[in-house]
Amino acid sequence: MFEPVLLKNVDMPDGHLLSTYEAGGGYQALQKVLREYTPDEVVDLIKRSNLRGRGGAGFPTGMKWSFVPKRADRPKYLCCNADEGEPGTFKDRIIMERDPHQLIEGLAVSAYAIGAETAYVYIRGEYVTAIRRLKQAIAEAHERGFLGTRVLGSDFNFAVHIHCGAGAYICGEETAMLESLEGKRAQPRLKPPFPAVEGLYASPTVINNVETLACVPHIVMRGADWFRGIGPNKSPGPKLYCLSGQVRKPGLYELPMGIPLRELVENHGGGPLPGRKIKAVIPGGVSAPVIAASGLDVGMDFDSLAAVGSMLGSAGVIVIDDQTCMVKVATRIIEFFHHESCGKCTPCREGLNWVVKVLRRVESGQGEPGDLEQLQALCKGIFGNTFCALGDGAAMGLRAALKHFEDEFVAHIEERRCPFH
Ligand SMILES: NC(=O)c1ccc[n+]([C@@H]2O[C@H](COP(=O)([O-])OP(=O)(O)OC[C@H]3O[C@@H](n4cnc5c(N)ncnc54)[C@H](O)[C@@H]3O)[C@@H](O)[C@H]2O)c1
Ligand SMILES: Cc1cc2nc3c(=O)[nH]c(=O)nc-3n(C[C@H](O)[C@H](O)[C@H](O)COP(=O)(O)O)c2cc1C
Ligand code: SF4
Repeated sequence: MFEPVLLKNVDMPDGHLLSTYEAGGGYQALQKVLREYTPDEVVDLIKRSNLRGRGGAGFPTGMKWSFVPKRADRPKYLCCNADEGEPGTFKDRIIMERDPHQLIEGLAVSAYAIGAETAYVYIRGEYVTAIRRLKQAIAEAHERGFLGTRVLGSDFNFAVHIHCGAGAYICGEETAMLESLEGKRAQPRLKPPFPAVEGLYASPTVINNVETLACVPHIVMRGADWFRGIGPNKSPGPKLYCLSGQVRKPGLYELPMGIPLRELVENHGGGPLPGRKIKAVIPGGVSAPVIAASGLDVGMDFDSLAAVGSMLGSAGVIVIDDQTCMVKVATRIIEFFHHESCGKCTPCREGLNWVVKVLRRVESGQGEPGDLEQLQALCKGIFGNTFCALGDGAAMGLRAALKHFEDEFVAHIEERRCPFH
């Protein structure tokens, strides 16, 4: 039986209070690093743990931190990506609502490691309860000396500011987020330079996801070997999986990284609804290519999912059953990306506009011979040609739907109607 670490406090009625967090050993990691570790030693510890970013791309966290220049001529910043815009994803919200001090301690330890005195939490505006609880937790932590000048009597000064987003998916893309924090329209910046070298106000800035930062205090307290020992060595640790869709027990599950997708959906999630069969699963939020039911014996980690042409992404696991039309699913997803496209680059802005038109035609039974070839050609024009990963995610997802469920697209065109109606 796997013992939850990240979710250990979330079912407690007062899990969000400092008293609960401290009673469970909270803020000991911060005390430990301030007492026993140099900043470089914390970076080294995180490197040795093989922690990889939980925002979706799985970039090694310790390596990202080590790219922050040592020069002292500019301030360094830490940004927490709490935008959580990916449909099917709700893990960061639960941490912030139910155990906000876990994130604040993660922020403090991470800021100490990279030499930052200021952190911004960029949180989506719809997360009203999470925003309220985080603000309350910051005030409590300040009062107890975990935040502020000379944290716990050390030379480390640290402040956390909350910045609420206004509902645009692109604000979760890290460089668009920096633009938004600077008060500009959120459109992605060219990378490189990566934010770790040149980020907020052109200063070195580490951007990490909420869950990534929440892992940090546990690694400090339990060690890099403990973390590396959970799941695959190259992609280890406890992992939050957001299970939704047509499954008996949807919810947030903390399990080892690398758990087979079938075990997650059938054992933990209770399998399909009565009388139904699972047809497909999207394993990592709608940016991740869909997997057909025959492919469920894959490990839920960055490398295993990449090897089968999908991705772990935000670990938003969406279950789709045999009564659902895949053309409808693909159309709704592409409509979302089209709506959220920031418009900066032509292949995404114009390409997705055309894809939506063709998909809506096919879905409504007005499709024409040649439409599937046109969709493939549009995906080719988008994939690899866009400024940020939004366009790639849309094209990859549609390609996977066309590959695994071509028969459903063909049936819509040939029968001139949706066979599911
Ligand atoms: N969690 C959500 O709600 C959500 C929403 C949409 C998309 N996503 C995920 O976002 C992912 C794509 O994110 P991305 O475009 O930021 O990916 P990316 O690969 O460009 O970057 C990932 C991280 O690694 C850093 N990085 C990469 N190479 C680096 C280098 N050479 N030096 C320094 N830092 C480096 C980046 O700065 C970034 O912080 C997708 O996989 C998708 O799953 C998540
Ligand atoms: C369109 C788009 C939206 C994104 N939205 C989020 C988001 O809401 N939350 C998040 O953590 N990462 C999001 N990302 C990924 C971030 O750009 C970045 O990789 C991440 O915050 C880095 O943190 P990590 O290394 O801890 O994963 C998004 C990426 C893209 C391309
Ligand atoms: S790919 Fe889309 S969202 Fe990303 S920069 Fe281009 S237009 Fe904007």
